[in-house]
Amino acid sequence: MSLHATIDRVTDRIRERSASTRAAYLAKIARAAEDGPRRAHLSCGNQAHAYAAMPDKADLAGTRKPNIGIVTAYNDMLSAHQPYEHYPDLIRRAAHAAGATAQVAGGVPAMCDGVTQGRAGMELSLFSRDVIALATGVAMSHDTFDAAVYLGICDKIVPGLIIGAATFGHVPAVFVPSGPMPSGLPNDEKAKVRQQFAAGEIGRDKLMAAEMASYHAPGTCTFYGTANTNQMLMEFMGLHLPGASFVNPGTPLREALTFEAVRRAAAITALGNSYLPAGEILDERAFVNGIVGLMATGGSTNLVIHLPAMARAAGVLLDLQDFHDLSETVPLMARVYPNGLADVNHFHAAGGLGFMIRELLAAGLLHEDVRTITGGDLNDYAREPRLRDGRIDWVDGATTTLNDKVLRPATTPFAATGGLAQLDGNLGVSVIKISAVAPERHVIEAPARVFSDQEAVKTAFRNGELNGDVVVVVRFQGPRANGMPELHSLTPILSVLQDRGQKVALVTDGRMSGASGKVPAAIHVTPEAASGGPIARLQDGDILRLDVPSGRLECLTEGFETRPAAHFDSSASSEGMGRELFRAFRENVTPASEGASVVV
Ligand SMILES: O=C(O)[C@H](O)[C@@H](O)[C@H](O)[C@H](O)COP(=O)(O)O
Ligand code: SF4
Repeated sequence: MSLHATIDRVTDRIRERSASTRAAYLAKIARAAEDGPRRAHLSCGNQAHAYAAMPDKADLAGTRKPNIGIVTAYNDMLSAHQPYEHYPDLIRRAAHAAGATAQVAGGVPAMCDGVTQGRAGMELSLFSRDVIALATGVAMSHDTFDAAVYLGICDKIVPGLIIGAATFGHVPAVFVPSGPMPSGLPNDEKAKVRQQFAAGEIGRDKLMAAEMASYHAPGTCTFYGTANTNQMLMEFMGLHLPGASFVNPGTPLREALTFEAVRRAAAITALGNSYLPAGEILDERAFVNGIVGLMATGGSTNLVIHLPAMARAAGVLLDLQDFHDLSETVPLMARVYPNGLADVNHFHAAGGLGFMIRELLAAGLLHEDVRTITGGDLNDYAREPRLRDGRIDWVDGATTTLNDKVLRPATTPFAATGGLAQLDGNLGVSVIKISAVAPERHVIEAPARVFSDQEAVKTAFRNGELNGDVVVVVRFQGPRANGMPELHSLTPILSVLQDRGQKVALVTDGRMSGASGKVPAAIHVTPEAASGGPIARLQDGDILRLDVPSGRLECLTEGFETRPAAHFDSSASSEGMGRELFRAFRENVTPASEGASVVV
């Protein structure tokens, strides 16, 4: 099938916009790529230090076997990353079986946004992505690696690791997932219990029981939030093995996939005949394919911030118009919570990413001729792994959906356009995730209630002040103000108001979680209030109109622009819980629309 005209046009536009930065990037990684093994370029002293603790130092001191660096985001705080605890031993065994060696190059931090949600720690969350990129640089700077395997899944971790892997783009990279936890209490039932608690209808004991039944085992949380959107990206961009993302932890197939990922990493180093540096996979076509997957699955709005930063690390320049144009063209094919009732285990069972990639390739909505870690092109990702006698067989994935309430063909989708829309207007540019919002709520016009922090919203709700139709504005939540936290903990109370029949919307220069859903929210408003954006001039009672079909977010109250901007009291966000360490980040971060970064 020939490539859809819009996919072609957007890709050409990105290629043209990125011509000089991409050329400079490719020249940089070409200079960095020398005949391997990389460790042979180190002095004897450097090498002796690198091998001192290793049992296979003779192999390392040799010059034949590729050495694989492991960059791991293991910790016990993220259920998704806890399974990584023993991966290094498994990877070393797999490397030896593949005629290679492996060393843990370094660890990177990982924040669980579910633990910090609604708390001060969430103000470090977005910045932690760049800390992960920096830590990846520290790990890879040992320069003894002919390939790297990256162990990371959740929200900021894959984006941070990609920025790091792209920066070391001369080194082949394979991303290795750990898989989703088995399904527990359905996500919509969890959300219902939260609303009952917010409305004072049940006690904390019932809430705790529901939460523990929902998040109950090692593995990624099963809603389609940022973590699972990242997993989708890694297949659409060719950095995972096909069909690897949603295989549960602790299963024989999971272990076999990790072994195979290591075998592939050993096979694509500069020591062999199939050298495949990460920087050559991470081109404009891979990023367009990733955005297509984001739209087709109704993925997390956080990737509208992360993908520009990830791409920039590889010399590829994305802008919001690219997301908008692709969203207008790509159909919504999946309904996974918060966009529906199913979770990622149900999605995978219905045909999952292999079915989607097959369908989107057939519709000309994906670049087929891309480079991937399989050594083949994107057609490999319409196949999936089966374990037979301890070996992986790659078989054709589902050619029809096994559950059309969860997954549909590109020709008969849930919606003709993707899950995300861009809004323009006299408050600036913003993003809204429409895949989770009922169509009758795509236009909201109501008086504003203006807040400068999320706790004040919760207090106003508890005091019964949020009556009638209301647009809740929460400003001074942008990256320069307080690190751009997710305001997901407002979801239960805004949902209570909406379920009471009030017209409700949220407008913020902050973010929402990928798990946020049914209340219309115009987020990432840029310019942010702390940079003097118009949102800083809003007052209670101003009439705001959020209008998705027309792509507009407007303040309809005359003359608001001439008011003085509200004062931002930064004291609350400048210290405590480590925030004092991130002042330089707040002072130097780029706008959300450019990736909200201090490193790219
Ligand atoms: O972007 C995301 O997907 C979220 O940050 C997610 O990773 C976060 O952990 C949610 O807060 C979990 O959902 P609950 O907070 O509703 O459990
Ligand atoms: S998906 Fe979110 S809540 Fe679940 S482990 Fe990852 S960061 Fe934590």
